Amino acid sequence: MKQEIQDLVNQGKMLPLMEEFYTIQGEGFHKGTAAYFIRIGGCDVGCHWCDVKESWIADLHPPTEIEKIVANAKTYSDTIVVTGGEPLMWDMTELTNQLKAEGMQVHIETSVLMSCRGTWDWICLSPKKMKLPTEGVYKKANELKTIIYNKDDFRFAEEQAERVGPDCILYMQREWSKRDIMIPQIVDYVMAHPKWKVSLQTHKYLNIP
Ligand SMILES: C[S@@+](CC[C@H](N)C(=O)[O-])C[C@H]1O[C@@H](n2cnc3c(N)ncnc32)[C@H](O)[C@@H]1O
Ligand SMILES: Nc1nc2[nH]cc(C(=O)O)c2c(=O)[nH]1
Ligand code: SF4
Ligand SMILES: [Mg+2]
Repeated sequence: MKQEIQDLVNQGKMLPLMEEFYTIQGEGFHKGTAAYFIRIGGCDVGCHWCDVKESWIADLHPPTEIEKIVANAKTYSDTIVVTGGEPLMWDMTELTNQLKAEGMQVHIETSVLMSCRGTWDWICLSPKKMKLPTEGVYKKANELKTIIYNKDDFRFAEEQAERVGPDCILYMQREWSKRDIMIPQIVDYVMAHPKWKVSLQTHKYLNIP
């Protein structure tokens, strides 16, 4: 990549755009709501069951001007979900400022939350054991979406739930490939611990992106 383009990406004036699509939010609190998804490339967390491994290498996705992303998004929806990859690998200030200036509701799907560069109306935090969010950021999450792949993930979910704020909504989402084994366990767990809710990736059952 040319140095001047790399500089613009580092400043968040361009972002490696993997794909954009208008669909129904399938997960968590806003499931069932039409939203325009902006998927930014690049992730170094390395979940072995990741849905979108094609997103991991940022260089495979074209650096794209923020103005172009925003102009396109606003023709589809006033609810935007920024996802990835791990969107907070990048400075999201410019993207979220421009989306907010257009009056849009801006949501994020993130595993790290980091210093949270950007302005968000809704933050979905999905922490991963391999790369935990830093302690200070948990309180910013509006929802905590834990992924349940095996029994130890119930313990991890409870540990993560102790770090978020009192109003944060708690979800358990079965890892897709383990759905037949883990859904019955999650159902039993949530009935025994009703502070949790179930999240199911409904888009996969609806056969939509
Ligand atoms: C692809 S990730 C992108 C955003 C960010 N990297 C993250 O992990 O939160 C979007 C959401 O999908 C979840 N996810 C990814 N692969 C999954 C799978 N195989 N089964 C269930 N949920 C999955 C993640 O935990 C996250 O909540
Ligand atoms: N419909 C739909 N809902 C989603 N919620 C979170 C997604 C993601 O990949 O971040 C996702 C996705 O890929 N599609
Ligand atoms: S953090 Fe998110 S994008 Fe990165 S590997 Fe894990 S699920 Fe995939
Ligand atoms: Mg997805």
